[in-house]
Amino acid sequence: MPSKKRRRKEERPKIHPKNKYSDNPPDFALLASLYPTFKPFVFYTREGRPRIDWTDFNATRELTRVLLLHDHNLHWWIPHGQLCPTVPNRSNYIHWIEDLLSSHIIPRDNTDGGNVRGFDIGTGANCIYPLLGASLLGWSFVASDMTDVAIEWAERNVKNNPNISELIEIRKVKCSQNTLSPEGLSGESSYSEEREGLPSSSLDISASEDKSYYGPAILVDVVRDGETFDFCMCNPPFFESFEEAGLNPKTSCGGTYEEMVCPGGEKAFITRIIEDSVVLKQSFRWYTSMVGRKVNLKFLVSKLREVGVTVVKTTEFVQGKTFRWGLAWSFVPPAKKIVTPHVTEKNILSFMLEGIQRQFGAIHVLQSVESFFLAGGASCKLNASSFVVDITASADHCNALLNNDVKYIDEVASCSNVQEAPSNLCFRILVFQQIPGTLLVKGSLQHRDSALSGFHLLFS
Ligand SMILES: C[S@@+](CC[C@H](N)C(=O)[O-])C[C@H]1O[C@@H](n2cnc3c(N)ncnc32)[C@H](O)[C@@H]1O
Repeated sequence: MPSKKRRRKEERPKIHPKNKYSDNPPDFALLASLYPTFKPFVFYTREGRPRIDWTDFNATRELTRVLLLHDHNLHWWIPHGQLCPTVPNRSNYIHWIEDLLSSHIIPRDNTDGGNVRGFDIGTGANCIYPLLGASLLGWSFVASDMTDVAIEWAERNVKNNPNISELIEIRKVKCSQNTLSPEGLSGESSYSEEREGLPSSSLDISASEDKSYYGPAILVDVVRDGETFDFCMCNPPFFESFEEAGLNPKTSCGGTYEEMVCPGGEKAFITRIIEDSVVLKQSFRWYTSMVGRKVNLKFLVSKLREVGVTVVKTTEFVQGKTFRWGLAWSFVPPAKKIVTPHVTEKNILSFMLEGIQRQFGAIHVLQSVESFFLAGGASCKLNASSFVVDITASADHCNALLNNDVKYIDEVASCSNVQEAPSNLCFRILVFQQIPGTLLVKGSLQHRDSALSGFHLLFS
């Protein structure tokens, strides 16, 4: 029998079900036969399996190029050393956003006829997210970056795909005199080969002492007055130093200093996005970012609670042996909606409540349940320590509640030891807080001879 740990690992979703590669991983042999430029990078194991050398930048870049061409009809290139994206992994993030936008957690905005507009923070030379989002789903994008090389190549990659070029605007983030580039200069720095071999700069040292972000603007001062977006996304510079960035010698996906490193690392970068979101509030329906470390995810989720967002969502992306997390939040008031109701002829029923504002926890819902039933004349016993309320309701009480004909009946409210008539309906409601904003409400009939249909009607 597999161990618990192994089972948990096996259960982890590796790839989003909508991802083009979820059932059909890239076929290197087929691609090599179709694309002569890819062929030299493919070799075969003793068992005859086609492989590429993941430590060879040219091989990974050519794989990305042919996958984008073959599967997405996209023409794409990046100069040597720039961060080379893996297409299946990047597609997962796009599909997660697609899920967020189509979920009912926050109300949909139909003002733009269903057109979806996103903002890609730090699009890189590869411009991968706008290219995928536009070609797969017809989304439009503003894609920002701060380096000249990223802007130049992102623009080229957009221009070389005229069928979607109208959908993507590349926007350069201005670097003021007092925002620091990794060189401590004005931020106009572009990648220099020399820097790659350097030990961490003095800025890295100061960054590890002071974890706050002090780079160029991210959203505030980049988003224009009156602009609105359905979402923003970001694959942030994850690391605080170049050494930290180069920890995985088994792959060569490139990545320049500016792409991989920022003062304070991802924690500081995403904290700034959160701070910007507090200013921009509902200019975005969803704010999202990738997070590279679970410890940072926890910190960022608690930061989000502090600033009073209405919804927080997280997900896990498994990329080979690497784990990344997706973090999403919103300031849009949630649509309170009951999902996954299980209304069957059972004496235990449950449903989930999603999108509850963070200040309302299980106890508040429990108190509302109590008030609701008290108002209908039923008797209630609330146990705050076990998050349970026991309810006894007569047929009249049930009718009053179902017909919305409720009034507060003080004598019943104050009486917790009502003698139960045989026809009374006795049931227990439990409320569990699973993650902030999501509650599981469970109702169970306490006596089998109680009226099952009344219970179903009241509970559902
Ligand atoms: C890890 S790379 C991600 C590139 C691409 N989105 C991807 O997923 O492959 C991070 C990018 O953020 C850019 N960047 C850093 N600070 C930025 C800022 N304040 N505004 C916009 N882009 C920034 C870097 O230049 C770099 O291109």
